[in-house]
Amino acid sequence: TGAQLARTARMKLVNFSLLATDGMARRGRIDTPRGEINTPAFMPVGTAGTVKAMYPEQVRETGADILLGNTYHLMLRPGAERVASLGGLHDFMDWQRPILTDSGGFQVMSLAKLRKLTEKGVTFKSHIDGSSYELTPERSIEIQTLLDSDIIMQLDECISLPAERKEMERAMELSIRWADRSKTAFNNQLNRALFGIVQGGDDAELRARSAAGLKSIGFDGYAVGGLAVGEPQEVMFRVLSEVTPELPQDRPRYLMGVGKPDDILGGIERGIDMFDCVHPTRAGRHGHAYTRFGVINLKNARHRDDHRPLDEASPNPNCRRWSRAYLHHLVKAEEILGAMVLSQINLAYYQELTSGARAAIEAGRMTDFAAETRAAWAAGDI
Ligand SMILES: CNc1nc2cc3nc[nH]c(=O)c3cc2[nH]1
Repeated sequence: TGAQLARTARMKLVNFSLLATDGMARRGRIDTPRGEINTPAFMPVGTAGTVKAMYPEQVRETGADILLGNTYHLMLRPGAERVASLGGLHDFMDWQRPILTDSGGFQVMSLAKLRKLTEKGVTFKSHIDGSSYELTPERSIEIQTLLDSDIIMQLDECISLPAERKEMERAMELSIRWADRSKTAFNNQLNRALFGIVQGGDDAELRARSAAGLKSIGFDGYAVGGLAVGEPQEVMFRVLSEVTPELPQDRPRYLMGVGKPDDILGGIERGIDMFDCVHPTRAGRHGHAYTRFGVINLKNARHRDDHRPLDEASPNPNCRRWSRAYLHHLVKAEEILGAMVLSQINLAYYQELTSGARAAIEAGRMTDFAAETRAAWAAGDI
């Protein structure tokens, strides 16, 4: 089997191939034991072992190669050991393609109660039932391995922006020490990948030190963390332009928590390969539909008598099947079907955007693709 071959040949079963570039934009592919991931890739978020309001096969039908699971939520409920005893996260939720799990640190800082961060790790109380937990680099690697995740993340400390330079430096240096402990705990597993996470706030020198520190430890991929934490888009783009050139060309780059369609297009133009964000599914549950022409707020009464479909030229049948009036009705009535349909429509649009970018990079026409995409968003008429 592949695993036997890997053991004898000590061959890593997760590999990134850079297939084409166009400026800083990259078209690649990550091969994993559970299938390939075409990049640039958007990863739907399946926080607690489900992409909300979607069957797993529907998520696949939107074009997703990989989805994201949250360690924080799954360790609290149902518990990592319980998921492992039930065969791992893929069998638990019946998604047999790649899964990336985050390390839990970001959610601890944003969701948990009574958090205490030390050199060792972070202790906290569950936001669900108040029970106590400790998350260390070692325990996070153990949890993500118990979940049988295909791509796992180091434990890091992400601070929000703006921040004092001293604070950005402290968190960045702690994250490098935790990166080293994560790598040791990972113990060179061949059947999954371990990504490091670059920190350093909006300071170019700190970002460069973080990238250099992670490169010297050596990872299967490099995430850019510490962004999409309240900074303006131009700050995020400046940091990306400064830090992606510092990262290895032959490894995937993953921008965590990003974003809206224009954030993703700008991230691809600045050398990012992977994205994840709750936005398309969360916005769908709140009545916002993403289309080629931008976002439509279907709560708005102006749609009440509009018999037009959302987008009659869309490749997605759900954009052609119902009137805007009907979608408006579902949203106003808070019908479950509204959340289902808009989640599917938004995820499908995010996949149209990333698959369009992949084709454009292959054809050397990324500049045109970006211009055409932005022009359609600006044209508006929605
Ligand atoms: C929604 N924005 C956002 N989600 C994030 C998740 C993260 N996880 C680990 N480390 C991060 O720096 C990090 C940053 C993030 N920004």
